[in-house]
Amino acid sequence: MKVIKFGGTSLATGAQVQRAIAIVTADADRRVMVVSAPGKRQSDDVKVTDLLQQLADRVVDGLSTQPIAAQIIARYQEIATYFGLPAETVDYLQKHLDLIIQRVYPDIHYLYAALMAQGEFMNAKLISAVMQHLGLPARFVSPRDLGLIVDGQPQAVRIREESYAHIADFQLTPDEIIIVPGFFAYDQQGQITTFARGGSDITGSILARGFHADLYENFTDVSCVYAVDPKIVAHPRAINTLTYREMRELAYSGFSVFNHEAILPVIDVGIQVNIKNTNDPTAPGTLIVPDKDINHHHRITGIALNKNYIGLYLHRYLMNTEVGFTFRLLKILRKYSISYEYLPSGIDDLTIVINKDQLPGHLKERLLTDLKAEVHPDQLRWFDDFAVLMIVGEGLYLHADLLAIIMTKFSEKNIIPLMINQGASRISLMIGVHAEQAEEAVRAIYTLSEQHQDVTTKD
Ligand SMILES: Nc1ncnc2c1ncn2[C@@H]1O[C@H](COP(=O)(O)OP(=O)(O)O)[C@@H](O)[C@H]1O
Ligand SMILES: N[C@@H](CC(=O)OP(=O)(O)O)C(=O)O
Repeated sequence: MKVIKFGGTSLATGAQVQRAIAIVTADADRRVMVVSAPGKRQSDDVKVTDLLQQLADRVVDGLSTQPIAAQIIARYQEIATYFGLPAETVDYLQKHLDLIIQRVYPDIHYLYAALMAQGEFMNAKLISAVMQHLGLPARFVSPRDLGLIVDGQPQAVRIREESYAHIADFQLTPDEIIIVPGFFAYDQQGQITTFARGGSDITGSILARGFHADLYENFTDVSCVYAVDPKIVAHPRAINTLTYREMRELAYSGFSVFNHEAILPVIDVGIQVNIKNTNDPTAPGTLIVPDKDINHHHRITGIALNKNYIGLYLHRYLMNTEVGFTFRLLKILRKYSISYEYLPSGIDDLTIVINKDQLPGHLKERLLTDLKAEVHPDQLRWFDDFAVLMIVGEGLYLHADLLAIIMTKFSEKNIIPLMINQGASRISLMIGVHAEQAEEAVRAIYTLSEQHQDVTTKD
């Protein structure tokens, strides 16, 4: 059997939902359908999950929730109308959302999680109703019914190992298709909580493992994973085969097409993931696999870019000789629950690279004050325009000339490397650059990667 997940863009309108249903029913092995909340219908549209976040803001601020709640329900009504569903389906969703808004939560994080989860909950309810209306053997199944239990803070939860056995015990009746909302689960106290944004990919992966699926199909709005983000390079090379490790590095560093945490459940059991396009379902897509023969693929598999970083540069003479210096510094980050991404250091200098999502504005000043008091730096400065390029390929470590070729190109284009890290991972090379030069840098490396393919057959 196959687990099949549809992303928000694939379920944004009635016509898209119809395509998704046609894909599911075209293959009898597609028995578990994981759905996201309706996504953007066009580029300036707002995803339902983002509307729900705005709704939660209003609940927290004690403001009227009616206008945004109506906007959210209208998204479901549009799909229901497309299929000519009776009014009670959307009436039920409306009442359900009102109840969720009025409920009391243990804290603000759970409130946000419970509200943001409703995009998926209501879509799974609606799509099950649509499929039943079309005479298909579909059943809504909640993560609770499957025994999917998680630990940790909302937006950063981790699956509990016993969940896989619970899912395996779930009885799928012959021929039925179950519709499962992605993105949320329940913790041990029974509270609704969510994975990180883009987390429906994670639900799909967990279910693929729990159900011992032969394949996890992930349907989105592009026909494959490309060697670079198609917003940076028009019509880039398609990647036919990626390893788990390559996908994880690329997804973490900017390939938003698949959530980087979604690889983890399938790694241990070796289930392959097929990224495919809802609008072009016969295209083979990209296959994510445990391993590949590096002699038959491009030297550089992909180049990811993340511009969402900030660097904190710290200078102090004799820093390297002082035992426990970095420890004291990291203790301050821990105090504010900030995790850092990279920590390049020299004898008297060090830069802490932090994802901006980790650093709300009000913490910046407090961090500086604490650092000055604790480690007495000679200089302390923020770099607000820090971008990181991640160049990934299974065989990268075999090439002695890679860095030289890239740096020659950078010098021709006057692109200044701010940080280089090679060797920490055998399959990636990381280069920090100024944010305003980042896209030019990606294009330069992509052009090089196409010139220096080193392949016997293309991937
Ligand atoms: N290297 C890449 N290859 C393909 N798509 C990419 C890549 N990097 C970023 N993307 C973006 O990922 C998008 C698909 O992910 P997402 O919007 O989360 O889809 P979904 O709604 O299906 O979950 C694509 O439309 C594309 O803009
Ligand atoms: N709807 C959630 C979860 C998700 O996975 O969505 P999408 O499949 O549209 O990326 C979010 O926006 O984060």
